Amino acid sequence: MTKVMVCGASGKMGREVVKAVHNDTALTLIGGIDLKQAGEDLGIVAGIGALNLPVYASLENALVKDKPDVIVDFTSPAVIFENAKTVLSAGVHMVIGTTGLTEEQRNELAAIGKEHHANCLVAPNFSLGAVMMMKVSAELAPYFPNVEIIELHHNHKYDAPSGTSILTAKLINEAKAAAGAIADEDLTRESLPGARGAKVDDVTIHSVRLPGYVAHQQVLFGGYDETLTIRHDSLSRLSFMPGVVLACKKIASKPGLTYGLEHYL
Ligand SMILES: NC(=O)C1=CN([C@@H]2O[C@H](COP(=O)(O)OP(=O)(O)OC[C@H]3O[C@@H](n4cnc5c(N)ncnc54)[C@H](OP(=O)(O)O)[C@@H]3O)[C@@H](O)[C@H]2O)C=CC1
Ligand SMILES: O=C(O)C1=N[C@H](C(=O)O)C[C@H](O)C1
Repeated sequence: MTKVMVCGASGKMGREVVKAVHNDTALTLIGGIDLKQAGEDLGIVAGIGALNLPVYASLENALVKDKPDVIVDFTSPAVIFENAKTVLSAGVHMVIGTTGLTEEQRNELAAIGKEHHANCLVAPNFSLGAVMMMKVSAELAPYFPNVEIIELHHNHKYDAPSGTSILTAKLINEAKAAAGAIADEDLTRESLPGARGAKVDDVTIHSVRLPGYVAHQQVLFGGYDETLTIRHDSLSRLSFMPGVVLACKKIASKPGLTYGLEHYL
C-alpha cells in the first residue's frame, strides 16, 4: 500500500484529493498539511466525516511525525518551490499539481530529488482530456503554425497564464521547431497595452478570469481560408482525480523529475 499525504488539504483541489485517495483501495491516506485547518480532523476538513487523521501545520511538522511514500501538493505558486525542496530533501516522492514552477526551479528540484532518491512529477494538468488537447495541438502545429490559446478559469485562480497553457505553448513551439514550421509575422500594433495577450515564444496566450468557470482552454489554429479549434472543458475538479491517483501509484517506478502527466499514461 502506498502511504499518501496531501499538502494544501483544505483547498479546492486538496479536499477532492483527500477524498479520491481515501476512496482508492491501493492507497493509504495518512494525513494532510494546511495552515489554517491544522489540528482538525482531515476527514472533517474534506467534508467526508471524521477519519481520525491529522492535519499538520507545516510540511516540517508532518515529516517528523510520519513518513509517507508520496506527498501530493496543491497549494500555491508562492510556496511550491520551498515545499518541493523540503519534501524531496526528506527522500519522499512528490506529485505536484501546483502551478508556477519555472524551468530553472524544476532543474534544481531534479538535482535535489536525485541526491535523495526521491521522484517528482510536475503536472500542470491531471485531466486526461487536457493531456490529449496538448498532444493533439502539438501534432497539428507543424501543419498550422499560426496558433493562439485562450484559457478560461474561475476568478480565484492565483496565476495567469495557466500552467496548462504554458505547457501547451511549449509543446507547440517544440513541434513547430522540429518541423521547421514558421508562423506569419504579426504586424499588429497594440493601441491598448495587453490587447494581444502574452507570448510564450511563438504562441500568444489570452487569459480569462470569471466566476462560473472551472478550467477551460481553446487552442485556435488559423489556416488558408479555414480555422481549426481544439477545446477542452473541466466541468468539475473531479476531472483531475484519476490522474492524481494514477500518479500516486506510479511515481515510485518513475525515476527523476517528470514534467507532464503524458509521460505517466
Ligand atoms: N495540475 C492540475 O491538474 C491542477 C492544478 N491546480 C493548481 O493547484 C493549485 C491550488 O489550486 P486550488 O486548490 O484551486 O487553490 P486553493 O486556494 O483552493 O487551495 C490551496 C490550499 O493550499 C493551502 N496552502 C497555502 N500555502 C500552504 C503551505 N505552505 N502549506 C500547506 N498548505 C498551504 C491554502 O491555505 P490558505 O487558504 O490558508 O492559504 C489552501 O487551503 C494552483 O496552483 C492551481 O493552479 C488546480 C487545479 C488542477
Ligand atoms: O487553478 C486552477 O483551477 C487550475 N490550474 C491548472 C493550470 O494552471 O493550468 C490546471 C487547471 O487548468 C485548473
